Amino acid sequence: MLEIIEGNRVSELDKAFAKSEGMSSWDLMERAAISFFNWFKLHFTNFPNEIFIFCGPGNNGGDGLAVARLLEMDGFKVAVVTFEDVLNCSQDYQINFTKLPLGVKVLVYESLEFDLLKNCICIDAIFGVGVNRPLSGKYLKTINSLNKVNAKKIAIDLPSGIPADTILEGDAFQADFTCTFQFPKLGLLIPEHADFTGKIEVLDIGIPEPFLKSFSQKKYYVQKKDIPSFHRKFNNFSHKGDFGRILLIGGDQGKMGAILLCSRAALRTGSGLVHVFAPWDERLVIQVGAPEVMVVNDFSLSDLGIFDAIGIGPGWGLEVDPNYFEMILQSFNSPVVIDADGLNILSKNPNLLKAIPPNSILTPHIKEFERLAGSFKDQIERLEKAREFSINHKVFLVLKGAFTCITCPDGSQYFNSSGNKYMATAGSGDVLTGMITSFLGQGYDSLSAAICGVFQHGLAGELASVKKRRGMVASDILETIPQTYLNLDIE
Ligand SMILES: NC(=O)C1=CN([C@@H]2O[C@H](COP(=O)(O)OP(=O)(O)OC[C@H]3O[C@@H](n4cnc5c(N)ncnc54)[C@H](OP(=O)(O)O)[C@@H]3O)[C@@H](O)[C@H]2O)[C@@H](O)CC1
Ligand SMILES: Nc1ncnc2c1ncn2[C@@H]1O[C@H](COP(=O)(O)OP(=O)(O)O)[C@@H](O)[C@H]1O
Ligand SMILES: [K+]
Repeated sequence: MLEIIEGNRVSELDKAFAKSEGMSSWDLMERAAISFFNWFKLHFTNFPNEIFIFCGPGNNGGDGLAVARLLEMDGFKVAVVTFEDVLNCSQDYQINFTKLPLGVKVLVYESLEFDLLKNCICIDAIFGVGVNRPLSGKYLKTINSLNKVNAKKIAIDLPSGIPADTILEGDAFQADFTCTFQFPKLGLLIPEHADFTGKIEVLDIGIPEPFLKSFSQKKYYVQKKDIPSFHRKFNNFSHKGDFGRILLIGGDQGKMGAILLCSRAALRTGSGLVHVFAPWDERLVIQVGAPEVMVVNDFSLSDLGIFDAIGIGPGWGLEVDPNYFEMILQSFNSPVVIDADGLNILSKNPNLLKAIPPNSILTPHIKEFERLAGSFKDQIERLEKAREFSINHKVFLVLKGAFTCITCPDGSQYFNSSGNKYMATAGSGDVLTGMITSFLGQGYDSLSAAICGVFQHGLAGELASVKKRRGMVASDILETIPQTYLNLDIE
């Protein structure tokens, strides 16, 4: 799994890695440039118009110059735009400047006519992780003009201006793609920067995972290739008991859809037996909508032990007696999943937090998390609060949204890479609750259940939205869960 390392440690990491491999910092920059070049060729083969590369004074600009050389030598039409006298630039910038082929046009920012950029490609290599203050002067002016131009825009490592680990002040480059080296910088994963990053591509430059571990900040980026290792294997003799018996608690008059979606998602995720405890008068909604589900009229708290996992909250309403909720939590000795109204009841009755079984999974979206833990000025502060919350209450927190963040009781954080905007649709969170509860019931530990649930939920959303886009609804997501097993090659 990829480590996410703080921006201000990247140059330390680069130096240590280059030294361990007996290579120079220029060699590493060349690797970065080659990985970008390969990505570019794949996406823009035979691009006929000019490619403008904007090169700042540091190593991000050095990357830009190396990319200019590689592209020109491959037959692309390339111009670089510079901002500083070469002698004021980083050492590797200077080396790459001397290596520029004659065919690369060198322009100075002052003399550039932005009209020329129309229908071209603009590559932003002005600043990367080294940006240390808001953009101003010539840089701000250039970026403001670039943001208005009708061209394809690609940022190298980070859109210039976006800080690696904090929130943007002022303006930044608005990219269609950001090609980031080795691991995504935290600044690429936060909602405040959504208008700048475009599609994020993580380009491998060959720093091995064990090496990155020595710089670990216990923040990770979960990708498709990581998922199979979190899955349990079942054998040919497995029976429905092995796939787990789960109980889902929720639903209320007018909100039965939430618990129905949740239970259907659990079945599609593979649960052997799904029981729903919902208002008895409303049972037909479940029995017609999901004939595989058993609706429970009542249960004795002492019998909860027959269930492998419990999910609580979708559509539950706020009228539930908090003491009853507390008794459920106290009577179950394994982790539970708490979502939606379950979380809202916790927010109103914080004394219940101590009754939650350790390693339970809470799945708030941003608003629900604010109700639980207070309001925050930005996502960086929210992520820090999530860490404190998980550590203090010994729970896993799934903070939902783009790049959903799973925070663990040991303070580590896992950022999810799957999913898309079309998943912002009613009931999508209920589907996730059903999936995570199902995995817990199938015998997964809490981290594996959360990671597999969140990733496959996002993947199901991606697959289902191919033909539906904005028309995708939560039922489409859950009906696509089985395809995620095929896509990931999991039996
Ligand atoms: N493993 C990897 O990740 C690899 C990383 N590599 C690449 O190196 C990049 C990092 O390079 P970097 O450290 O030289 O920093 P970079 O972003 O070029 O900026 C520093 C310069 O900008 C200046 N400056 C800053 N803010 C400013 C402002 N607002 N306005 C004006 N000036 C400002 C600052 O000057 P100063 O603060 O001294 O005035 C300094 O001159 C990284 O993102 C990646 O692209 C690859 O080559 C190899 C593998
Ligand atoms: N832009 C997005 N990118 C990726 N995933 C998203 C995006 N918007 C929403 N989602 C996912 O969709 C789900 C929405 O859950 P939630 O807000 O609880 O919806 P609801 O309450 O309608 O069920 C979450 O899992 C969230 O991560
Ligand atoms: K950049």
